[in-house]
Amino acid sequence: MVIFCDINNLNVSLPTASGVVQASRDVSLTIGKGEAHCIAGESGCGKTIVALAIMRLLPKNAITRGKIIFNGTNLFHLSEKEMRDIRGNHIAMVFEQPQSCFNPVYTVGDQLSEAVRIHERCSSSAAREKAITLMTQVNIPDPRKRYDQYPHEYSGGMVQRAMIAMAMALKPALLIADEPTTALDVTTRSHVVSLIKTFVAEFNTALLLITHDLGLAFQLCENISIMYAGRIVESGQIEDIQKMPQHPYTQALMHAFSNDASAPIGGMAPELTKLPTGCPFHPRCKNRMRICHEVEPQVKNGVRCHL
Ligand SMILES: Nc1ncnc2c1ncn2[C@@H]1O[C@H](COP(=O)(O)OP(=O)(O)OP(=O)(O)O)[C@@H](O)[C@H]1O
Ligand code: NI
Repeated sequence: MVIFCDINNLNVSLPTASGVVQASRDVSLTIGKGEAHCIAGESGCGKTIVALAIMRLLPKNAITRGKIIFNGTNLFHLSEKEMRDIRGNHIAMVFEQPQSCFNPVYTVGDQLSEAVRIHERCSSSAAREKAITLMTQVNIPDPRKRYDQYPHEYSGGMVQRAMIAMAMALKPALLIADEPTTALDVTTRSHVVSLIKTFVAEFNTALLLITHDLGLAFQLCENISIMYAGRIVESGQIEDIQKMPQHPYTQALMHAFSNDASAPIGGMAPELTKLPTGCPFHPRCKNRMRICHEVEPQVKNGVRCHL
């Protein structure tokens, strides 16, 4: 496997009025060329923060440590101008809050055509047709009419699909998809899933999928990192982890998933400003031992657990 995105001991802290949020703690993961990797975990565990760190779009006051090596370059060392080139040509992101991705003063169609023209030499009318084809591919109804509309005239689900069309126009080496299907109804969801699948296969695009929907992860990814309270607690091939989850948190997630989310994990995830001592999962862990209260476990064979 050729590794081309290597996140190495990423730490992100966000100072807030109620204390420092330790949103990402020693997060390490590698993504190979054309590989699909999922980051999964409950709300607030730090998934989006990792994605924003890769894009260098973290809040201005964020304090980061660690490295993100993309194609041999540490992204943290690039200038803002170089980073814009990365974002325009190499890494595309489908955002959890899609409205922020489009400029409100231009029509969605014009923004898509612009993206097409950055990557292909073509006339504006040819770019328009390509943009309309992309809009059709992502199931935007009446694309010719929608082409001339502004982002605020789109529904949330439609903006989400337009953003996927935008990512497709960029033909990135890495696509980061942060909850790409949450705003979609069931039919559109399965359409978008197969679209992402075809797209990453066609262009050998690597995928970093961020989701709490394990079903989506199973459909799209080969590898997975399970996050809890800012840390990766288990990682490996998705097939292995699905068959035999090792970390009690992964086990609980899998259990909740296989019971159609009707069996939520007991207890609450900790505040990232007030992490418990020892293993951050210990207050919710059925198998906790004395050491779990006291010492934070190291990673052993891909699992961060004392058991
Ligand atoms: N701009 C910010 N300032 C301060 N804290 C923040 C900021 N953005 C996120 N956080 C905090 O960082 C932590 C991680 O947030 P993040 O958005 O990465 O979670 P997530 O795993 O993506 O959750 P979700 O599944 O709900 O999207 C949370 O505790 C969140 O409250
Ligand atoms: Ni998120």
